[in-house]
Amino acid sequence: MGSQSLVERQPHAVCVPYPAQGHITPMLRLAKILHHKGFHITFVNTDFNHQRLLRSRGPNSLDGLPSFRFRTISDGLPPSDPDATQDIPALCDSTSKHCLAPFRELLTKINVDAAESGGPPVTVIVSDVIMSFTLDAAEELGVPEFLLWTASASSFLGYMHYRHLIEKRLTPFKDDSYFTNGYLDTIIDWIPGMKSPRLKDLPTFIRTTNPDDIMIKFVLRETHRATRAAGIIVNTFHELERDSLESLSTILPPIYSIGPLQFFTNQIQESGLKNIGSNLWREEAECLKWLDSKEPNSVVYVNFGSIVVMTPSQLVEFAWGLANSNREFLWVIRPDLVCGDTAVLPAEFLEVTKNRGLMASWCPQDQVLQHQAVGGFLTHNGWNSTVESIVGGVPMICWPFFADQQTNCWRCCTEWGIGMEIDSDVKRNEVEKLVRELMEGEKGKEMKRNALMWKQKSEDSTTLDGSSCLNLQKLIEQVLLCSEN
Ligand SMILES: O=c1ccn([C@@H]2O[C@H](COP(=O)(O)OP(=O)(O)O[C@H]3O[C@H](CO)[C@@H](O)[C@H](O)[C@H]3O)[C@@H](O)[C@H]2O)c(=O)[nH]1
Repeated sequence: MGSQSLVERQPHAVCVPYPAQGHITPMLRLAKILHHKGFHITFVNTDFNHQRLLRSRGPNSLDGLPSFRFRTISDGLPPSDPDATQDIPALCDSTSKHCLAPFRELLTKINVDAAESGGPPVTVIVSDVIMSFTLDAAEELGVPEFLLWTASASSFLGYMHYRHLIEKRLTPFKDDSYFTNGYLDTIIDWIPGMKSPRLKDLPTFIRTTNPDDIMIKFVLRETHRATRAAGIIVNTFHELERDSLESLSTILPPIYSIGPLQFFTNQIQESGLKNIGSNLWREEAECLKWLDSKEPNSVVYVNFGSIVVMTPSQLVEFAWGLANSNREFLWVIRPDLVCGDTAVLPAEFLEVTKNRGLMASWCPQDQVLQHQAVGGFLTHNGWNSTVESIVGGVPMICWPFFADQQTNCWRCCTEWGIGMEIDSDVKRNEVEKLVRELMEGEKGKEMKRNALMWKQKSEDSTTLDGSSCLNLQKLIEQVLLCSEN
């Protein structure tokens, strides 16, 4: 990927991620790619996350480069635990109600500063799909807006059909019995681009009895507004989600599948850019050294991303399942992973596993999943984790928690052949059985072969004539074309 200035007047992209880890990371990757292609970048975090990034990465870590700057806006929420994930429904509600005004002010300030200093004014906004208030500001300013969808194309399709699920009275549920009476097994065979998922395989916010549910309303609003964008960028690749992407392209503005984004970002060698990171917790790089001492494909890696919370008893079931599997494991336990308490693991578990288990609170996951010692991944199927696992060629045990994770799990298990689902009511015997199957069983071997096949396809998509590389080229041309009008 050659760095070059593409137009005489430098294009200036203002990038606005949704303020959660799984959204900031892919937006930062996209921003780096755009910068490498010649764009001036302003990256907009919330004040809350800006402070967290400074704490986890050091006080100078967000100084950026002259042409890659960080700015902040308020998320509109009252103060909360400065080191824990914010409440997602509250954040969705607040960003959609309170972020437009400060964002407008910020854009004005950026353009005034640019006029005074001779820098480039804003030419395009690149925002998360679920920060759709930015569309109003882009339209007022007269610049195009592109939206980044950070989850799978399949889950986007599921969300786009919430409207039809409501019209068909499949949601909201009539009463609480619908959560357990088999209703969630209802087959949905009318969504083009999805091979007959069950209701339980669709993004989970439909699981409510409340017709005024914040998340349902939020999804309806954001998916409807997405149709106003100049284009939609998705962190997936055509070969992986062809059917869903084709279906989405009939109901949305032009779609650009340019994933896995990290392939492009990893090729960028400029040290100034490489040093800009997005982790909200401090990475424990020692994990990689520990993995260096292990045999290829010998370690089970366990990580549930940045939002999942579990009960103390679920934590204990996972712990004993891992211990009883007799396998070596790297287990990342976020400080806020266990609800209502700090994680307490039984002393006996720690004793039994002290020579074969490493625990950390956050790790450089992208690198962990590419490490040859990692043979399997116990995951919640957040989309970044799923894609990073595909890029690493690592098969998965899937414990989806909420949102799009159930849809990603369904695809991993039923279509791509790289996952086995574990019951949400997790029990130690099942963890043990599935870990053994993953690491030494016939099914595990077949999944590993499939994972390597998808790894290869993901790499192919980013080579010069690969689908994602071509789409990226098209996107850059279209962004620049729009920006010049
Ligand atoms: O110890 C860790 C744990 C995580 N990560 C990174 O953090 C990101 C986590 O993202 P993801 O796997 O997608 O999980 P969540 O944080 O749960 O992401 C949210 O955002 C995703 C993208 O929209 C959705 O798919 C998820 O359902 C939603 O929960 C990934 O890039 C990981 O590499 C680390 O670097 N180190």
